[in-house]
Amino acid sequence: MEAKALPLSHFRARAGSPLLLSAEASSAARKGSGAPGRSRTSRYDAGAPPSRAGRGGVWKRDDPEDSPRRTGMTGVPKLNPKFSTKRAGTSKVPIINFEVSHHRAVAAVRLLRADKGKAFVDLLNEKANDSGENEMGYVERTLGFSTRHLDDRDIRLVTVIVAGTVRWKRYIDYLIMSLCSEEKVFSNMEPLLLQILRIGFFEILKLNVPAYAVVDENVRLAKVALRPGAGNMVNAILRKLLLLKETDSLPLPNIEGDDRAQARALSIIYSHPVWMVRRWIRFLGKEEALKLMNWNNSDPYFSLRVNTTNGYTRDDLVNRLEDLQVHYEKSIMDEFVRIREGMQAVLQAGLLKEGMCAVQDESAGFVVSVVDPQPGETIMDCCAAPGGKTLFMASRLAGQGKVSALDINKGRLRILMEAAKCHNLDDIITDIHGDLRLYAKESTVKYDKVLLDAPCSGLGVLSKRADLRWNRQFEDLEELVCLQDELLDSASLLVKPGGVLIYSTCSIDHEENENRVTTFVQRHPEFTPQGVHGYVPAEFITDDGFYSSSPTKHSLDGAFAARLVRSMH
Ligand SMILES: C[S@@+](CC[C@H](N)C(=O)[O-])C[C@H]1O[C@@H](n2cnc3c(N)ncnc32)[C@H](O)[C@@H]1O
Repeated sequence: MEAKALPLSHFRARAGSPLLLSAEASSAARKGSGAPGRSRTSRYDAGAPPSRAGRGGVWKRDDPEDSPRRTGMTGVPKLNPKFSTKRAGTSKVPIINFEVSHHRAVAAVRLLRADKGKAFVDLLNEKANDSGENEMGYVERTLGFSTRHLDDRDIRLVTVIVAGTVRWKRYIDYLIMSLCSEEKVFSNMEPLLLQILRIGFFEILKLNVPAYAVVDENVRLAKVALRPGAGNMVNAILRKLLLLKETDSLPLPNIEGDDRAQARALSIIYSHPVWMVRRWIRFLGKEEALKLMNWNNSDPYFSLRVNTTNGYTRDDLVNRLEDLQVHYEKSIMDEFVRIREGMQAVLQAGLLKEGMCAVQDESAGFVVSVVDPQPGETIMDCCAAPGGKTLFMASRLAGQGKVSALDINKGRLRILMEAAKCHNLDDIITDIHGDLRLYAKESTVKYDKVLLDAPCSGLGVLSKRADLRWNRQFEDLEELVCLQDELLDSASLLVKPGGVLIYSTCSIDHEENENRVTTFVQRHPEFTPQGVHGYVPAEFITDDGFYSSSPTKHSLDGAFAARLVRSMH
């Protein structure tokens, strides 16, 4: 099918469009553990009392069980010397607590970090990306003890609990607040205690973990990591929750009142920021907005793209997945397979490190289809890092042509070049570190194709980026739109006469997508939008001829791309 140019009338400014614009229980029931409210011995090492995140580190003995003892916690260097952080003489000795639920302890610390905006909660595997030691060091510094070495199952549970708890944070906090005797008990709650409660709530409400295990383990964690009184509080609140759940009388806000009040209620029930709920109801309609929030709250699929440059085929990848007993679905895109579970196994087996495949959503793959790299072409990838699209574009050049990968972030650019090496594409890709706005002014080189995969709100990828919904403010959109305009203007300087500028985002918001293209062609009449017909399947083409993937319509991440052809003169 031939790509067709769209008339300018397709790009009317939307005046008035206001931007302003099951898991298992981690540990089997401990025999004879007694009522969860009565903790077993609180165990910690006398030399390293547990730190109490958020309590200023005051160690209070407010319970006979507080007396330090060594039972249950040992220095066992041979178990996992990697995590030894306490120095005894010249050798490091780990302070490992065998009593608490390991994955819950790590999850609680990761949630604390996520709350401070310090860590992505969707890190797939701390071991696979070699940051496990750092994380365990952080766990020990925060809790005052280390957990035993986490096995793959533990890591999977950490991932599930952290991602789920972050997603459902607003709903869970609403319930916790409702179950506290007074509002100030909730607002003054120490951060670690709040994370432990959130974990317990998530497990009870969303996972099929036996109730006794949830209560027992979270109470113990609070007692050991904080103090016995904290454990008692966790016990009381979790038991209230269980009772309400059993009697089907969980508190829920009423969806009533004006638009704002209804959006506020929905924002609790679906656990999203109010501004997102309002915006989506306004622009997508209520039904679609609710579907989108359900999608964002579900466990995401991950897609793997086979690296054909290294000589692999999708069948090779499929065979490896079958060996690993990872369930997969073949994707509508030839090079891709989709998996819901088993990413851990894929990472552990080294499929990414050996360059067999890359993690990439098809929605991003279709952006590369819109670029349509042809052997012999020169391509500038303006915001390239960490390089998902760079690599795919380079592989499509079949050894002939060049991709320049520019990014302002040096660290991410380094990751891109490491991946390029691994995929045998480093002789095709050249990295350029810099700010596109400065680089484009200076550069005399022009390219056949220029991809601007712009920094954006990421509103299309909220199911994978569980933390993103809480880190984005409405005001960010306004700033992003200005940046997107500036970057588009700069990218346009790098396009040859007759060449193509491709603008893409992983957002589903028209302000970041259609409206940026509309205003761009008004500022740059030398560019004409060209429909993406023939580049992507018809179901992904909007009435205006843009590429758009929708989580609710296509069960993929949300993404957008437009082709803009530069005139010959
Ligand atoms: C959406 S991400 C790109 C993702 C990438 N295309 C991929 O597929 O993996 C946007 C990138 O833009 C980069 N960026 C932001 N401002 C920039 C600027 N002024 N100049 C160059 N790169 C910039 C960020 O560092 C970030 O890596």
